[in-house]
Amino acid sequence: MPDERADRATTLRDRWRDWRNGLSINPAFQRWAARFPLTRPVARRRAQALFDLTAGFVYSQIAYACVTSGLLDALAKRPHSISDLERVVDLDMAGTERLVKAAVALKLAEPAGGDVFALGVEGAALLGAPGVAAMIEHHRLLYADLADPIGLLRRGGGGGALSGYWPYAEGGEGGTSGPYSGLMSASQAMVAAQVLEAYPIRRHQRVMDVGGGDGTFLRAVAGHAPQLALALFDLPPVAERARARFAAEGLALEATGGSFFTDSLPQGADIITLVRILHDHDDDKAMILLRAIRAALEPGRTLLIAEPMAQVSGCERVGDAYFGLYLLAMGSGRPRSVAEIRKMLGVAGFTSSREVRTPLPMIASLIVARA
Ligand SMILES: CC(C)=CCC/C(C)=C/CC/C(C)=C/C=C/C(C)=C/C=C/C=C(C)/C=C/C=C(C)/C=C/C=C(C)/C=C/CC(C)(C)O
Ligand SMILES: C[S@@+](CC[C@H](N)C(=O)[O-])C[C@H]1O[C@@H](n2cnc3c(N)ncnc32)[C@H](O)[C@@H]1O
Repeated sequence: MPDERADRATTLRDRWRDWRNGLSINPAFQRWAARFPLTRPVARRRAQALFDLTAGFVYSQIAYACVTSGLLDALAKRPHSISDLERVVDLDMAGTERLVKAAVALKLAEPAGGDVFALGVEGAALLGAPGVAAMIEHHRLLYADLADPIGLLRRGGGGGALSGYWPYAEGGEGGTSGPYSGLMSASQAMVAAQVLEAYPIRRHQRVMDVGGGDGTFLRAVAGHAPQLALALFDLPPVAERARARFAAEGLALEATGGSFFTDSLPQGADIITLVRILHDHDDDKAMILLRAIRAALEPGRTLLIAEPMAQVSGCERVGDAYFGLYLLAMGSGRPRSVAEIRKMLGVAGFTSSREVRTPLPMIASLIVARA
């Protein structure tokens, strides 16, 4: 009986999709819907959405130009005239005007009377969201790799500019960790805010952040729950950077250098955090990592996974579109759904797991598991 109902639902869904697509693909219907008053708003919305999909790269490059030329930083200080802005962005008047008009169209800037321009609402949000400007800057590597998306998909990813930026992604543990650690640190505040608002980390005694980078997440934890003992595990040069940074600031940190694929993780934490780590790795390696964490936790202790996940309602583009292609270009990993990660946790020996809702799942979703 349930099978029959499922079949009927599938048939109805198929018929609805065929009908909807049959209309959408028909130029005569498109023209009619744009004229007819009741369908006009839908037609305009759909046309604009499709235009944005078509033009997304252009918008991103305008944002890139606004960030890297210093335009947004200058407007954040005060409104400027075009002739002031020529000096800031180092372009002639025609180039400056064209850039400023594009920025206005995207609400990164806005007119403030005469030839004076101020920061726009999107420009303010961009500057207020930590690390977004740095993300925009490093996208030049991603876009270089995505110049031939089919070629990238065909060769299985990696081997380009982005994989050089993330040397661990293709098996290397050498390479330069400074630039990626800086980017991760710059964008960490948004992620830490999701974790600390959603999960009461105060109830723990000792937290170990695995793949903790230069310790920016742990500094946020320390600000939120100063009584917690802090430990960090990362590749040796990265762990060393965290150790030096905490020592310089007089903060206590037990930093261990090693690889979570080949070394066992230090014991003793009652919560291990894995922030923007699991999605970096292909399934076989992700399972090795989860098993290593399970081995480092006593029964009943906690693992907290925080990263942008796939198939999150309202954020589907962030998961399978953005991070799907980003991680392909990087050369390893994939975004996973909550259900997929929970299944992997069960296989790795965790006794239970649950999703914890965060304020902005496009930045990070959260899964809490018990060893
Ligand atoms: C009264 C009136 C009229 C107005 C009042 C004003 C008002 C209410 C304004 C609203 C202001 C507001 C609350 C704005 C909020 C804006 C926010 C929260 C914006 C957040 C934006 C976040 C963005 C764009 C995040 C982008 C993140 C990216 C691109 C992350 C990339 C991450 C990567 C590449 C990670 C790599 C790590 C790896 C390798 C995958 O492990
Ligand atoms: C995407 S970054 C995330 C850093 C930090 N958790 C954050 O959210 O800002 C991934 C981190 O994993 C570390 N990592 C990569 N491979 C590793 C390995 N085999 N063993 C230990 N750490 C590793 C990197 O050095 C880097 O700090």
